[in-house]
Amino acid sequence: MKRAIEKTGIVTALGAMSGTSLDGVDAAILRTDGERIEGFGPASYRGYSPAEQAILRGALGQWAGDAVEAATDVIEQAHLALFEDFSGYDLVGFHGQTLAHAPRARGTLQVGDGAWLSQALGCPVVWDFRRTDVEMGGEGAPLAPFFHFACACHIRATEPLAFLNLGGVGNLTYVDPSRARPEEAGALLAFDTGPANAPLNDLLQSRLGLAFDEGGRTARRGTVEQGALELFLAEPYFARIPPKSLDRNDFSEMIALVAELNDADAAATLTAMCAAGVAAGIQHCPQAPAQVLVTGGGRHNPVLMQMLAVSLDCPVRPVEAVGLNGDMLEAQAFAYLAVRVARGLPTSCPGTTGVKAAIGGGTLSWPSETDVAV
Ligand SMILES: Nc1ncnc2c1ncn2[C@@H]1O[C@H](COP(=O)(O)OP(=O)(O)OP(=O)(O)O)[C@@H](O)[C@H]1O
Ligand SMILES: CC(=O)N[C@H]1[C@@H]2OC[C@@H](O2)[C@@H](O)[C@@H]1O[C@H](C)C(=O)O
Repeated sequence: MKRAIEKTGIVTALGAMSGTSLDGVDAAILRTDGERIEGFGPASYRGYSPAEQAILRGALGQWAGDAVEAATDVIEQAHLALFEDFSGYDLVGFHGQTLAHAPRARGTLQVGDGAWLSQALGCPVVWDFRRTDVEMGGEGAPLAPFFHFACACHIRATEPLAFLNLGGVGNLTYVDPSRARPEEAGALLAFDTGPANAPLNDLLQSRLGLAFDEGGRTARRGTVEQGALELFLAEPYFARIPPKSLDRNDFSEMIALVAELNDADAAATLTAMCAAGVAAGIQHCPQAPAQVLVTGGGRHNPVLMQMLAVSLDCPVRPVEAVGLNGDMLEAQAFAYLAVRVARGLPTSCPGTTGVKAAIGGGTLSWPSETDVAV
């Protein structure tokens, strides 16, 4: 088994991601040699119970201590339970849960012990994907861009395009598919665009007891408060040259900008902030993308999609338009990255995280053996 994973040929990898929305864990099978996508396999999701979610929320922004330990336990058990839905995989890519992310100061923390998971599953696990990149001077995020490059090749894209992920935080990858490899200069430019659903979710939760603005129903009834939007766009983050990344709560004070507004206007304004962050970010791309392919939960929000369509100068479509699965792209990305780590291929480069040179980050843990830091 070890030989097959570390050498050549196709690996059946199971990837899992617990994102900044804190709604649950996605897991998906991908068959790949770490470069080409050979095929997609089954996928599954396990939502967090309100009690689990409260534990995760309680640990956000913390680096150590009881709250972090409790969150770690929730993450490990949730993944183990979800992985019971799968069989026949050779390798696991385990992102875990980001609790804190401050790449220029204290580092980045994804909880969930991959060495423990490897023992529990009896299968090799790649985990702790972001730490080395941060240690080498990178942002440690976003990491999906190398997979986005493979997706662009898979769909036979010929012109530069962008993948836009709208989870709790938004992130965008500009891909030039004419380049031979993702780490080649000019192949990728990636960055977090700004807050996406996280502030909207937090607002709806605190005011209406709703987990999110389903179908954009609340925002649809509201009017965007232009003054608040302008204050938001005046944040220095938007002018900063990418690569750049955010912690989930970096823009949490934005909620204060809509505090005086009624529910519908506040929701409309937070939705518009997400779209405006993307429009500001896309100006940093080396050339205008021919299309923006949207992945993540935000693509289910028609109000947000309409705002994006109005503010961007190219077609904006969910990734399903090109045959990809927008609910599982991140899980598939960590399956893909796991195979790259096992094979010694890079997972980030100057264009994606700002790291000085292309590197592979992650730890490969084998059951009953010593960990191998890669
Ligand atoms: N039908 C819907 N209508 C409106 N919004 C939706 C809908 N479905 C999902 N969302 C939004 O998408 C969010 C989930 O997105 P996703 O699963 O991509 O997040 P994530 O993986 O946790 O985040 P990240 O990419 O930041 O790690 C929900 O919390 C909600 O805000
Ligand atoms: C530090 C961290 O976990 N960042 C996440 C978060 O969620 C979206 C955005 O912020 C992105 O930078 C990243 O996740 C995706 C999967 C990535 O690394 O590509």
